[in-house]
Amino acid sequence: MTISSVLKKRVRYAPYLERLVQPQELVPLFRTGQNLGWSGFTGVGAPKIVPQVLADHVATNSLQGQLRFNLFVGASAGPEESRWAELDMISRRSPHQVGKPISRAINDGRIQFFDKHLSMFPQDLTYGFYTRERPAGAPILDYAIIEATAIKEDGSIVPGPSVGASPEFVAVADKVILEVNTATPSFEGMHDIDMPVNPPHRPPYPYMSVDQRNGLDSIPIDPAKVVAIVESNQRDIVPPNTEADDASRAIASHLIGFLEHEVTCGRLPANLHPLQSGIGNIANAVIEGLSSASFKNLTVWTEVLQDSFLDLFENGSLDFATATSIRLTEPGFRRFFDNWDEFSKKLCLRSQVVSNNPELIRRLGVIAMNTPVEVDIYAHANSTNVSGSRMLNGLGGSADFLRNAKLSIMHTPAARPSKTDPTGISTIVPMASHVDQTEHDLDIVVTDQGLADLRGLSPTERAREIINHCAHPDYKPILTDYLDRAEFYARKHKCLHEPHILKNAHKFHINLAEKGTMKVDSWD
Ligand SMILES: CC(=O)SCCNC(=O)CCNC(=O)[C@H](O)C(C)(C)COP(=O)(O)OP(=O)(O)OC[C@H]1O[C@@H](n2cnc3c(N)ncnc32)[C@H](O)[C@@H]1OP(=O)(O)O
Repeated sequence: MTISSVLKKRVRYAPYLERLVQPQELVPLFRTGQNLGWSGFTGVGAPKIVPQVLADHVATNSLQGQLRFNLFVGASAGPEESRWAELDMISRRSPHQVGKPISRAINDGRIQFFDKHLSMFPQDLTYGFYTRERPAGAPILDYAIIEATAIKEDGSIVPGPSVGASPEFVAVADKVILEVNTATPSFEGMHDIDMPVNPPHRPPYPYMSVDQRNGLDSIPIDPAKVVAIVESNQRDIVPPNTEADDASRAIASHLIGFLEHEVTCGRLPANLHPLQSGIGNIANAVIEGLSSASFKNLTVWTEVLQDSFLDLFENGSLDFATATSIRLTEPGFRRFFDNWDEFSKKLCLRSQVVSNNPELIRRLGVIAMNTPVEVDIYAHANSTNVSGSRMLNGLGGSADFLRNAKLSIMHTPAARPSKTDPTGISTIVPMASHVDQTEHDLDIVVTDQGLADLRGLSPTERAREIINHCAHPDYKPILTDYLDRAEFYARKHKCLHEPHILKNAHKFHINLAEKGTMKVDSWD
């Protein structure tokens, strides 16, 4: 087989080149029921060629439902996993996914999905927690399919724009298939990778600042595990970000005002603390807002970097950023590669067990900002399940950060658009229909209406603060009415700490399901 000159240059461990195959040759290796680990995190750095060839094989031979895998990815993969979901090729999936076809398959009951903190998922996999039905000594993963952008002289793997759970997958896979991506530049030098060490001998991660490096610049592997390499000529495809709208700009403005106030009061330094920001248009707008605020020498300790961070790099307000994935749109990646020398000095990609590590998040005093589905009046938040049942993407790293950050912030519009109610669906509800972040975790809730500072407040004080500052004006009287009634009831029953009337607590959700609006007109 002819080997392209660029591939020869990228693969510096010659024996792998002898294992170069056409991806179609790999199809017979795959059998239904196998456990697979894919590289990738938030849609970048995932394998593309081998998954596509397998999907084509299933589609061409009408094997839908007959070749199904337990699929593990650090977070979400690219469009290939949606195609696998459409072709009924996934029987079990964890810990985070994005895409309508895959969430539809989960909610139709075709995929058994389990949702786990991203900091914990890779280690629990290595403990054998997810393969308990296998005989002792059997491999945890049958295959890891890992995208690389270069291979070093010792056969170790240089990942691309994400590290995710690849170190753990490589460590516990029986066999590894490498996709060497020659369409994207090599990311060599950008990673700082910690390999898994399980208790009781796990040493502490030593990081005391966002730019500290103590790991490896590639993923070590026993070359004997590598059964094949294929060349990949496909770049990551990240859909364009939604433009910031008035609501997200208002949220950003409330939040920036709050951070400035904290600096004035001496509870934050002038350059804040390392920032974590989730994904989505609100997160993007907040970061965009920061780029026009007066903060300088900012740092970032997060899991995903989006396009908006490039502005912060460019205008000089961001000194250093670390994450496990850099998820850029096509123009974002172009901008990034065009300024490689400048940006790459200010960036480091780590394993997800490190980027999302609770101990480090707490040690560094991270400021965490994520978007929920809904928040209740006592500050329990739902990040995952619409009306308590319909899975969206999964918890991701939201709770890794929100439980451990110095400042735990949830930002959301006060109401989300709905076809059946002109105001939309209230994101502030009496009782969350599913809880991912608890009242013990959140410090700040901010919507386009305003900001609720919950630090040191009792539940009933929190409820007034959230309703008064965050609820949409159309929902404020209804929420206040609920709280007044709950307090009246609780006073009588001597349970005034966190008053609820259980028969009414989910009335917003029930009303939405039955009448298409959360505007409850009667509590009876
Ligand atoms: C990899 C990482 O972990 S990144 C770090 C942070 N990670 C996380 O926070 C993970 C969990 N969070 C998330 O997945 C997102 O932030 C979300 C989905 C909660 C919110 O993101 P947004 O962009 O604001 O979501 P959006 O407004 O598009 O809502 C998503 C869907 O839920 C529906 N929805 C959201 N809230 C509600 C609600 N309260 N009631 C009914 N439907 C709702 C929306 O209508 C939309 O439906 P659709 O899929 O049919 O279009």
